[in-house]
Amino acid sequence: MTAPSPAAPDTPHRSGFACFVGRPNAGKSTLTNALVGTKVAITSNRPQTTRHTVRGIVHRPDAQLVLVDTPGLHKPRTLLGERLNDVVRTTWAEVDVIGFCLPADQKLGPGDKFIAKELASIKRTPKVAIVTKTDLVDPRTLAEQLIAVDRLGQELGIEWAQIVPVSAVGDTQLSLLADLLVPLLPEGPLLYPEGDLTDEPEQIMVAELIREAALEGVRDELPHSIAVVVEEMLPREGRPADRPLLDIHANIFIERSSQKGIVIGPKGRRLKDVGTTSRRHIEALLGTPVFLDLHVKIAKDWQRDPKQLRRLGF
Ligand SMILES: Nc1nc2c(ncn2[C@@H]2O[C@H](COP(=O)(O)OP(=O)(O)OP(=O)(O)O)[C@@H](O)[C@H]2O)c(=O)[nH]1
Repeated sequence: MTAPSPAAPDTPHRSGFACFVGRPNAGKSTLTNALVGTKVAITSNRPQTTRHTVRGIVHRPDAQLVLVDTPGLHKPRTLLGERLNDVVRTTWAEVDVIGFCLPADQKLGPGDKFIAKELASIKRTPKVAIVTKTDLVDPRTLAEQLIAVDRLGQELGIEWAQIVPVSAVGDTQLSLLADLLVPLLPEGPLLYPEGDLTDEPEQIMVAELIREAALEGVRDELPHSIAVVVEEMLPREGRPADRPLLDIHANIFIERSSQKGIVIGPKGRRLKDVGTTSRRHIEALLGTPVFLDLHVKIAKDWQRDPKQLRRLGF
């Protein structure tokens, strides 16, 4: 967690945007959450779960750092894949600093190089190489990884503003990372009111929590075929002020009728579990009791259909 250090009186206030990039599972969402100190982005051990640009805001006396969490850049196979890559590139060109996340426990591979090459073409934005998950390796492996990252930069002509090892899970070097990112931001006033953690619309965050729960346990059966849309979020009428209830109606979209059974499970048990799990997370996020009404619907081949994609919020 970022320990707020008192700002020296003559230090100018800085504010700006940073985004973490890296291949799927590199630890971008977890790092965002750890820096901000609350669960704003969606983590899971499945790759490519972060579809929306989720911002977390680090408030410090000397700076405001707005973290933009992008989807992973990958070789596009569908229209959705192309759109996701466009989102990533647009974000890179707009932010003040890019944090390139490389997990310490995996040798640099083609996935990292693919992204690094793209990064090299964005000249203007400063880039910090962040070696993540350092709790998973011994010091020697970590040292080798830091050297490999340095070399990768030299090979591709990327000048790292910094190379910094961190562990989001172990809370190691997180405040140092913030200390290194802040000087790369322009001088400027607060961009968001103090106390704001994210400007992601609540409905999208709720939809992501449901999607995360719906993906859990269906490991290989439904990799990227689930989308969730929150149709309605309304306080239940006639409730006493001290016992509010929020009604949430959401649809889980799948691509084929054969996937319905997987999501719903025998006698509806799986869907019920998905409801219970996501309701708990939503209640924690919004701080209010929730009644969650979930339906499973088929939106045929939604990943390939521009009209469906728009309807599903892409
Ligand atoms: N041990 C350890 N595990 C971590 C750390 N950071 C992330 N992880 C784990 O790595 C996995 C992927 O982390 P995410 O934060 O979801 O990765 P991501 O880069 O956002 O992934 P996408 O959304 O797929 O792009 C999760 O299972 C995390 O719990 C860390 O510092 N230490």
